Amino acid sequence: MSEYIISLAGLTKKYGALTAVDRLDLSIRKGEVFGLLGPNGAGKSTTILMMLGLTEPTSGSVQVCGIDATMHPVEVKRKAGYLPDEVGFYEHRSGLENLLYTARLNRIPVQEATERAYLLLKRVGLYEVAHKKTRTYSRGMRQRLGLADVLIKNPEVIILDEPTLGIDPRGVREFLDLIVQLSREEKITVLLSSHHLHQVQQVCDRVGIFVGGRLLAEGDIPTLSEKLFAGEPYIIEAGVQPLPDTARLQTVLQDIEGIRSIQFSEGLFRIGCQRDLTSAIAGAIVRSGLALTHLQRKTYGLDDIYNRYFEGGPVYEQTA
Ligand SMILES: Nc1ncnc2c1ncn2[C@@H]1O[C@H](COP(=O)(O)OP(=O)(O)OP(=O)(O)O)[C@@H](O)[C@H]1O
Repeated sequence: MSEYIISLAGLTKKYGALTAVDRLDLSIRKGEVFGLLGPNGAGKSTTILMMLGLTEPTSGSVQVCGIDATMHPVEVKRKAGYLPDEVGFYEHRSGLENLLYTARLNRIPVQEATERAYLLLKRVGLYEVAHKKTRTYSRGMRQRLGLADVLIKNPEVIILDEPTLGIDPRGVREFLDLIVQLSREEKITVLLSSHHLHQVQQVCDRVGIFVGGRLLAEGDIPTLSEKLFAGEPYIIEAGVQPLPDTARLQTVLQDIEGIRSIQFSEGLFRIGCQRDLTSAIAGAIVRSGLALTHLQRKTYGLDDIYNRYFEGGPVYEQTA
């Protein structure tokens, strides 16, 4: 099998005149935690449904674990676990009973299923409530049980669609940590769809940015940042007193080569540079008789990448 566990080629889905997914090419490596990041309506869920063989592509191909998901959805479902944003359980049954039920559907022998169910309940922190009915579980507990439910059949890939919606911040952190731990320890490939960039940034090895049915960029965060901010990879934040206007600061900094933009917001100047000009900027400001009250070099994060793609324009105003 190729090093890729998920391969999408020219994948397209149209609903009438609407193209929900547009000629998507994407490959995900075994063991990777991949984040599919995009706003509502970007086409993430439609892509996931096609990966699971739950909806047919209009054109293109989708392979999961070397299996054509459109032609062989049942085989794919054996190898790929899917956690939707809202998991349904038998409410009058306990967490353990729900897991055992799923195990039975997947033809796992009772003894093996019971051992694995207890192990997984421990892993997801639900061992103490294993015998409580799931209708008493909180939203965070349900998502963790959902994860155990997906894992009971020993999948090679797990696909999580907005799994942290409605969970409190601490629960989110725990849930994400758990995903990373499981992926590392059990060598499971994880595809996480989300519109929460901070969450994606915390846990994913690589990210694909999805907008309007198209994958606009993919890579790890430094690669994306380099691609996107190649001309202006550094931002120096400076606090200056007494506060000059932007034109005055431009004059102060005019002899420094490599400054691409200057923007003022929330009491600070943000100076976009081709290279690290922190000391040159500090020197010029002080020599001009102004006082420097704050100086910090900022590196781009996923927020900046996300904003730039979603806003469709530069994050910082160009002066040139
Ligand atoms: N069954 C359907 N029939 C018609 N249009 C659909 C159908 N399913 C999705 N769409 C449309 O396709 C586009 C992509 O939707 P999709 O649910 O894949 O996006 P998403 O990125 O997962 O967003 P969300 O997080 O809101 O689910 C949207 O414009 C949506 O309205």
